[in-house]
Amino acid sequence: MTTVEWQETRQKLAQKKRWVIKIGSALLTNDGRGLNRDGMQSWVDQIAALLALGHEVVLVSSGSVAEGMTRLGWKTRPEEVHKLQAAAAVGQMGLVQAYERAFAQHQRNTAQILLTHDDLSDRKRYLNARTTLRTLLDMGVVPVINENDTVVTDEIKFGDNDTLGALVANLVEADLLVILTDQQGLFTADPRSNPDAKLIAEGQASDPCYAAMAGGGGALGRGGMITKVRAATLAARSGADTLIVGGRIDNVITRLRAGEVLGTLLLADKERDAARKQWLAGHLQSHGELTLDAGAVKALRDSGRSLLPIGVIAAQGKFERGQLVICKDEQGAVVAKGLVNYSHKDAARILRTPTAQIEQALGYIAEPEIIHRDNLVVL
Ligand SMILES: Nc1ncnc2c1ncn2[C@@H]1O[C@H](COP(=O)(O)OP(=O)(O)O)[C@@H](O)[C@H]1O
Ligand SMILES: N[C@@H](CCC(=O)OP(=O)(O)O)C(=O)O
Repeated sequence: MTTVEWQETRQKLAQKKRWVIKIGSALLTNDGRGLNRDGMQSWVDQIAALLALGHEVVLVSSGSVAEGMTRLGWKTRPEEVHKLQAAAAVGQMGLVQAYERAFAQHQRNTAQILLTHDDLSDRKRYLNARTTLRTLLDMGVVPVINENDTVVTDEIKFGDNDTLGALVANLVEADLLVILTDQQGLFTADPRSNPDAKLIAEGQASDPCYAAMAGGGGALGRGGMITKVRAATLAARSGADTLIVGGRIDNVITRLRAGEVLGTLLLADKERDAARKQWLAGHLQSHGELTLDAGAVKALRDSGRSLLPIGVIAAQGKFERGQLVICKDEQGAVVAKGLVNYSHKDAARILRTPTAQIEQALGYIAEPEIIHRDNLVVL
């Protein structure tokens, strides 16, 4: 692409709606002297301005271990995993307090979400987390996500929230993953040890050359650049582009929104919808079948609507909430595939049921749709 084309790409990207912004330890913690509260307020002010423009933002923030170390009076990051976990538990309190205070200045509510990688590979938990996040975004609340360090050991040893940022971008089907860090972006080599290293402005996330340039991190955040480059390839699976950029650049988020060429842009190969279709259609095993009436088939095919229980006439197989089911028409032709919101037992009880009567039939309502259109691929 030419320089002008890259500039156009940046400008188009900046208009896209859903951003996941990951803020790393190296940036958040004033090199170990507690939380960088001024920095946090400035990023929050810029995020509030994004929200006012109609964007949706999910924040993935590190910093719990570093803040915990300060609160506990520890000078060096401990090696013992249980001490890291304890520091994270102490520091998470300070981290969310700081965000809550900063967003309150903009009359914005925040929500704390602690996740593990396992939560996101379990279909039911994945769907639960996704529904909660979508509900929060719809309400204009800013989710603040960190790793649930109390229950994991591998991730905290490595100190990597970049992967979590990418998994969250997959989860919410973000358009853009912005990784704010202590360097201006990805350089041809680690600039700490190679002063001649050059900043990479842009490339394709799938290009293997970038992993070869990226090294490990500093003393606080420890994933380094390699986890950021890998995060870009993970984010690309659901069609999200990734920007790795210096969080200390003045008004960095506002300037990215204006389309300014800052940091390193690693583009996804596929558009979001194509990536989602490929993922749903190819990678998941089906656990059952739903038979749809002609009206439901038409609503899915012609209007891209969600599948409501009223249009489902039969359910077969043993499936749980979050598993993949195949939707067929009354003649047995496959119409769609999707992640179902109700188990086979509950689905059987709400066949042909109007949405308003689901609660009466089941005693609860998970979602008004049996399959939400975002989790559905028409074939
Ligand atoms: N090719 C590279 N380009 C830029 N930074 C690199 C590169 N290789 C290694 N790094 C290192 O990665 C560090 C950022 O990673 P890390 O300390 O994990 O930050 P964070 O806490 O923001 O995730 C930088 O300070 C830098 O020294
Ligand atoms: N979850 C922990 C460790 C995560 C971490 O430091 O990640 P990163 O900023 O990617 O290097 C924390 O909040 O301190």
